[in-house]
Amino acid sequence: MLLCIDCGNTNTVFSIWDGERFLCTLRTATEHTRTADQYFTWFATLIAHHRIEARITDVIISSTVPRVVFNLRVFADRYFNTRPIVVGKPECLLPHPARVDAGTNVGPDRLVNSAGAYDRHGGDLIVVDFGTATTFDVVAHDGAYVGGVIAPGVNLSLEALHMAAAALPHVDVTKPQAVIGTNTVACMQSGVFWGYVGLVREICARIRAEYEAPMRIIGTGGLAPLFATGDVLFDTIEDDLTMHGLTVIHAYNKENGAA
Ligand SMILES: Nc1ncnc2c1ncn2[C@@H]1O[C@H](COP(=O)(O)OP(=O)(O)OP(=O)(O)O)[C@@H](O)[C@H]1O
Ligand SMILES: CC(C)(CO)[C@@H](O)C(=O)NCCC(=O)O
Ligand SMILES: [K+]
Repeated sequence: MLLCIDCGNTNTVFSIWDGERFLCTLRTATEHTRTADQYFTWFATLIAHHRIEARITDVIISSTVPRVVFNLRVFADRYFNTRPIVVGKPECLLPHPARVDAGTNVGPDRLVNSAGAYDRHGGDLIVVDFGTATTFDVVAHDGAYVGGVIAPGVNLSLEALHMAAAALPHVDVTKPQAVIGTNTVACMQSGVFWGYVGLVREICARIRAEYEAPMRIIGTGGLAPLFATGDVLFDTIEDDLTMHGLTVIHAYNKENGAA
């Protein structure tokens, strides 16, 4: 079984792939001080709770936070006796290498999303991922990541308002009843929700205008379904796109002898 680890700036997600389906998905806050032993204690407890018989033979990691990779490597080695594949490292092959400016280190999550989306949908795609940042990944006809857009994340924007303005509370994102807010929280929710609807529409429209072929838009990340209700037009929403991309990259490395 393959353990897929997607480490973002806010959350780290573990998912077990048995070759046909994901047996479970576990989420924890990203914390670079967490040790291999701490990961295992947490992992083993939840696996037992869900009554899953996990026989992990392989591990693949995508991490947007370089500092956590060391302890995750130790975790894979110590508890599963395996050397993990780490996306973005030279020894990890990509089915379709990125075409970007020399010296650019594309976020591994974006490479993984691109691989996962291409595997399911073919090329000419925009992948919109609502994580810590809201990212737009352009996947070319041949499956290569060829660029995109990075915007501040939804929760980050709300947090920034709260941090910078003494009278603004911490609020969670939700779809407001109306555009005109009649209290502080409603005003903030409206600004962020409709602001993001506009941001996503505008950026996708401009990418489409700049690109040479018709494109489909795939939404992913925890907040994609919420924005789909604000008439942002995704062709599809897939909450497991990053995890799927990890299985695709793992299989490619196995087939090509790199793992
Ligand atoms: N099913 C859900 N419904 C509503 N909100 C959700 C759901 N799943 C996740 N979220 C919230 O959506 C936000 C985005 O989640 P997501 O996992 O896509 O990114 P993240 O973990 O915040 O960012 P990163 O991957 O960069 O660490 C998070 O704040 C999370 O709490
Ligand atoms: C943009 C984030 C933070 C989104 O998770 C991540 O993909 C990242 O750190 N990227 C590095 C820069 C880039 O992708 O061009
Ligand atoms: K993510």
